Amino acid sequence: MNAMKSREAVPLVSLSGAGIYRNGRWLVRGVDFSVRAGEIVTLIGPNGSGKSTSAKMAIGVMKADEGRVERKPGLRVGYVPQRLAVDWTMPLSVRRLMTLTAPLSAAEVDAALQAVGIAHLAGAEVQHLSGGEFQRALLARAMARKPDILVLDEPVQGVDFSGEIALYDLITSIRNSTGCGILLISHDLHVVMAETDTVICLNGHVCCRGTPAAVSQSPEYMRLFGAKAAQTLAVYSHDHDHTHLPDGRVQHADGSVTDHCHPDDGHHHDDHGHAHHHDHQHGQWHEHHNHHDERAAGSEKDRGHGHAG
Ligand SMILES: Nc1ncnc2c1ncn2[C@@H]1O[C@H](COP(=O)(O)OP(=O)(O)OP(=O)(O)O)[C@@H](O)[C@H]1O
Repeated sequence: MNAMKSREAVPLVSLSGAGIYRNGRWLVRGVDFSVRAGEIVTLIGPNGSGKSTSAKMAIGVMKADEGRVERKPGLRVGYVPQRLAVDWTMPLSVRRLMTLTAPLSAAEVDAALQAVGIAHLAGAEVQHLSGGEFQRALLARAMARKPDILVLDEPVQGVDFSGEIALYDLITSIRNSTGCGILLISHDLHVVMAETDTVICLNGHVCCRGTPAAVSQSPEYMRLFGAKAAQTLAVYSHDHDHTHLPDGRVQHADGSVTDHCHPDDGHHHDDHGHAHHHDHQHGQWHEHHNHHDERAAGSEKDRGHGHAG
């Protein structure tokens, strides 16, 4: 638990017994969780288990049909949806993307892009960005609102493994530097950021919750995903002696730049006791569950084309 969290007793958002009923069925029910300043809460669960729906309830994009959802008065929300309602056939620069929904000065745009490491791409076409660069642009857009809470719906979609590491590092440093609360939706059942304070495992209701280590050991988690999954829930954590650049390349301590990490680079993955070594150099150490594109029902506000998903 970090110091910020214990100081901040009042949650930024708090759901109790919250549920959403649509088209004759409950999409989620009995959802309880809260997010405090400086806290990272990660929602995991199978496709269609209600992760996005629960996050949207938390920030008021979808209104709960039962239960209570409370938000700190004046709460500022930065939201990166799973998909954007943008016409990708039209040319759109990164700078323009930043100001589509909020008026920002040129200086604010530059500062936000700088903060996520893509200042050099301000004039670039959004369609030409890599998956990682696009996610950074969306993060910059959300951060420019100076939110109390940042809600990130699958922030590593379309991003390769080293880009994923770099993005998790960036999310952690945003939390550390701003003290905002973070509600993260993970597309991957088996990997959560080690910095996550609380994992909420959903399956139409809250199936189990706790620290990443506790959830991986819980009978409910094992029942939902199988004992094998419990063995592979890797808590992503690493200290490293090199930097993952926004373009996915790796800068080493001696200043040299390579396309990938070296096998002996200083990553230390902690998967709390299940001692398997991940060959992340080839991106094979966990499966990705990244099939979100063809669902019949999407959100009420963020329908649109995915980007490079
Ligand atoms: N506005 C809506 N109206 C009706 N049904 C909806 C609506 N939004 C979502 N659903 C349905 O609610 C269920 C939960 O969807 P949700 O997007 O919250 O799941 P998820 O856990 O985020 O899934 P995924 O991992 O596939 O993104 C799904 O069956 C979905 O089809």
